[in-house]
Amino acid sequence: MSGSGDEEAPGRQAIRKLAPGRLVIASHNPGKVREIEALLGPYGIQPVSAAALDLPEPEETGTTFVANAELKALQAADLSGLPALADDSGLCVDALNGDPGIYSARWAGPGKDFAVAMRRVEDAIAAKGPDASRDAHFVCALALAWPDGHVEWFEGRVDGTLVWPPRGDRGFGYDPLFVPLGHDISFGEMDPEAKHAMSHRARAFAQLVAAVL
Ligand SMILES: O=c1nc[nH]c2c1ncn2[C@H]1C[C@H](O)[C@@H](COP(=O)(O)OP(=O)(O)OP(=O)(O)O)O1
Ligand SMILES: [Mg+2]
Repeated sequence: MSGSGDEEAPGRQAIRKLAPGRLVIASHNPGKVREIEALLGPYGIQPVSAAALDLPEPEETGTTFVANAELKALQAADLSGLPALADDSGLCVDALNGDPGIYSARWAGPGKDFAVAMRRVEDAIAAKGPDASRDAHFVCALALAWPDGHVEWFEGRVDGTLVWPPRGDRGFGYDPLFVPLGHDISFGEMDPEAKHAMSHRARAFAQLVAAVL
């Protein structure tokens, strides 16, 4: 899925002219920043992170992944005067009617403790009874904002099932719980390259590349 306010993408030419370091990654999550840098690597763009620029972490007041990605990207583009790429993502669990969804980071609490967040997910599924579905998917919305306020967005999704206990310590967030369809190891156990070949983030990124790079 992708969309934009306009038919044309005025950013299309501009991004090709980006000098190294001229794209802000509007995220304060080091796991995400690492993955986005790896995805951008082949395109010769050396991004600068929001943390490196000391940009504030905006309150995520949107009710959709796209809305939150847009507000993060727009704020970073506005404050930095540079194009900015934001990611809003999360884990949607069928048995929990899509929760934690856009609240995935918030379920980890102020300490951003994903051992706690994963336990919350498991407890919530268990509370639905032994026959509760363990199907889940990750969603990633990427928003690319320009200092003039133009925004383009792209979405990707990957389906899978949740395991317990958590498996593996690669990746970040809920990765140790999530086994993608057709595989038997979790994102937490996978090589980063393998995750990039199939993840929600990689799928959204592929659409961004097709539209913009
Ligand atoms: O590939 C992933 N593997 C595991 N967990 C993931 C993934 N992708 C998103 N997630 C979970 C954890 C993350 O904390 C939350 C996103 O919340 P989200 O608000 O988009 O990001 P965030 O607050 O961590 O950083 P920021 O908003 O500064 O980009 O969903
Ligand atoms: Mg966030």
